[in-house]
Amino acid sequence: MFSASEFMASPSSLFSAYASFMASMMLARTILNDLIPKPIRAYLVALFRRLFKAKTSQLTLVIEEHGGGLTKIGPHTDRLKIDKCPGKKRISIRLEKDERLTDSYDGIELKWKFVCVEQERSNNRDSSRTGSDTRRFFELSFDKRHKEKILSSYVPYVLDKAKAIRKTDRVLKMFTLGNNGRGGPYYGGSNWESINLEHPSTFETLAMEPEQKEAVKEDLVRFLNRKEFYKRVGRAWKRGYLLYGPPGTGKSSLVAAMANYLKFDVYDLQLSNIMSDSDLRKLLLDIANRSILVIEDIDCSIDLPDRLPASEENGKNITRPQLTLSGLLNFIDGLWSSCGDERIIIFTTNHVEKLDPALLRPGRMDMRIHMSYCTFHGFVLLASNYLGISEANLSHRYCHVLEEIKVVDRLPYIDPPEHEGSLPLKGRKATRSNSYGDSPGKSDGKA
Ligand SMILES: Nc1ncnc2c1ncn2[C@@H]1O[C@H](COP(=O)(O)OP(=O)(O)OP(=O)(O)O)[C@@H](O)[C@H]1O
Repeated sequence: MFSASEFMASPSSLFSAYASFMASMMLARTILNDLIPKPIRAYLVALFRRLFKAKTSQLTLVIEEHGGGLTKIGPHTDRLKIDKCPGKKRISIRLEKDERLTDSYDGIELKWKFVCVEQERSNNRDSSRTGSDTRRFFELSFDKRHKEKILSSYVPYVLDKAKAIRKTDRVLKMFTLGNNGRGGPYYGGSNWESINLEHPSTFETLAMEPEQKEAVKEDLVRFLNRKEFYKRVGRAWKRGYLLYGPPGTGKSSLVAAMANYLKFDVYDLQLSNIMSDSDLRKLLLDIANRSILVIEDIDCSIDLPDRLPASEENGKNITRPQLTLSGLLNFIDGLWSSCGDERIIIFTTNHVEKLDPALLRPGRMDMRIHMSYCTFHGFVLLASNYLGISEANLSHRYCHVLEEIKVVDRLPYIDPPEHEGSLPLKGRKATRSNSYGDSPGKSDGKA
């Protein structure tokens, strides 16, 4: 018979057994790592996991993260991430890594988990970019029995909600041509540069006839809601506006108000910097959907056909490509106009009479908006915005002034001395220019 002490190994023999076991494991691991390529190893690991995973009644959806904040915070959520990007109106609240949240939809319990996984960056084209990327996604788990309902109604509901949040949080951008086009001619390539568009103009602050304002807003909303209509009638989903009127009457302010109203980015294009139709095409193809393209002072840049005359080079008469009116029109309503959706094109001009009739043809400019000098309604709104005077008060205190305004088309330059800031009377620029040429007495203000 063996005694118990014979079975009891000494600590030194236990330690040497452990050391040799670890050494052989490490050797085996090194051999495996050397012999089996990484993708096959990953596949084998995934296969083992799948084989030995406990059968579950839960289904898990993986939803990639594309921004958007939380609309709900569950009672069991312990850690939340809060940040506020510059320019954004609200703070955004997000789940922290591996945090969970429970939601309920029509009596179905849904569990959300926010997962962050470090992934090795594999960029064959740019070997200098090594390191790792973090993949962020949500896992949504629920009972498999409710798969149809969750996929057909809960998920679309959540995605719509996320879209709406992104829309309200969106910081608008204003794009202009980069160095290539700024301060000099633009020679190909696309280099739109953007800055945050923080223009405060809105339809509420804009002095315009109320009916005119409503008509523009309604037109914009109708345009946005008519995707199917445009498709049905075979037209590109775009709309053209022509804003015309004297300088300083609010054309740019209206563009900003439209952008703020629709939450569309603005692309500001100076045609005088574009040298050829093909350059224009490249730039316009690079414009995102749901955006406003503004071509300001179109009357100044519309002498298009002879922009760049034929030139002599090495004794040969070379005709260079040009920016032509027909090229421009082609982008407005020709074949190229169909590249992109939900686009708004706005031309502004101080001299509508100088524009080529081809540009004004019905269908090209869907709506023409005349921005003219201040009317009674405009004045009331500006007085209220700038001076905080209500309409009732205004009528009472400035009755006599309003009487004059009702009948005077152009106003002289007025600066209210006792109030902070100046009151931007429409037509100020125009009347100011009178002081350079015409004498005030000669101003064409008429009763
Ligand atoms: N209708 C208006 N409502 C509110 N503010 C206005 C209006 N018109 C002019 N302003 C004020 O006057 C300033 C000049 O207006 P804006 O630049 O929009 O005019 P514009 O018609 O685009 O001028 P230009 O033709 O010279 O480009 C703006 O800062 C704005 O505050």
